[in-house]
Amino acid sequence: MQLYGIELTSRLLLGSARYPSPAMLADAVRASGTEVVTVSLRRESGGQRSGQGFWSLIRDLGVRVLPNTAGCHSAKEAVTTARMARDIFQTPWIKLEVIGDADTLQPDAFGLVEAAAELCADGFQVFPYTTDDLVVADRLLQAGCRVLMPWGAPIGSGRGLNNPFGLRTLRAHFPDVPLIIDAGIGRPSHAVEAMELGFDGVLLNTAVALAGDPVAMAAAFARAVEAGRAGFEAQPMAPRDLAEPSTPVAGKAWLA
Ligand SMILES: CC(=O)[C@@H](O)[C@H](O)COP(=O)(O)O
Repeated sequence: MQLYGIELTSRLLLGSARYPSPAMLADAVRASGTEVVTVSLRRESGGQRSGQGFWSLIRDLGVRVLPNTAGCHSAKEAVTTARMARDIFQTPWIKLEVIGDADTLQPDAFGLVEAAAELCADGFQVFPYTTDDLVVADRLLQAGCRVLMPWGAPIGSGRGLNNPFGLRTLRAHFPDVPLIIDAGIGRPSHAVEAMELGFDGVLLNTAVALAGDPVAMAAAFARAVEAGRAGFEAQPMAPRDLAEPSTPVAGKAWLA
């Protein structure tokens, strides 16, 4: 898939938070085959020593960094954080999060569109973390976003796809826009479902970081994303309400 002109082989994007150890994070990233890892600026700048060590670890993995504005609750805060991220990580990419509700971490659609418009005008390549709302998606595209990241479910919930109908509708409305499911994925089967719906990729963090065996889970997600995509491309049959025999029933068996 192509994101802002960058060709990626893997359709799995991985978060870098909540792993039991930095070594486990590194092993999970390798096992996932991902080429894009999202990094929170707050974490990176949280403490000089941990920040430096963390940054070298990510750099040594040879992946593309997608800085994010996690923890921002207003457009202003997100824009400021994005500009700091661009200076630190030297990339125009930004995963834009503007949180509107503390319980669900639901994006603030108004603040998101406002921040996206300002950042796109400033030359950023914005990956907005949004809901499955069609109108908000359209506004984000008008603001200059060329990739959308609708949620599957609230961040860290592991619930999977809360609203498959809304996501299917979004996919149908924007067939040519790269759409990445971001957040709420809990199991490999959720990733398969997202990919079978025709989404271009999946971004997840908690499901791998909090798994009993994060490295094995990262590998499982890699296979799930590939299987889901292969299933989508192979054009699944339409479901039916009634049974249809899969073996021919014309004529009767001849019994002596
Ligand atoms: C790391 C990151 O960016 C998360 O905020 C992202 O949205 C993934 O969410 P999950 O942890 O639910 O996979």
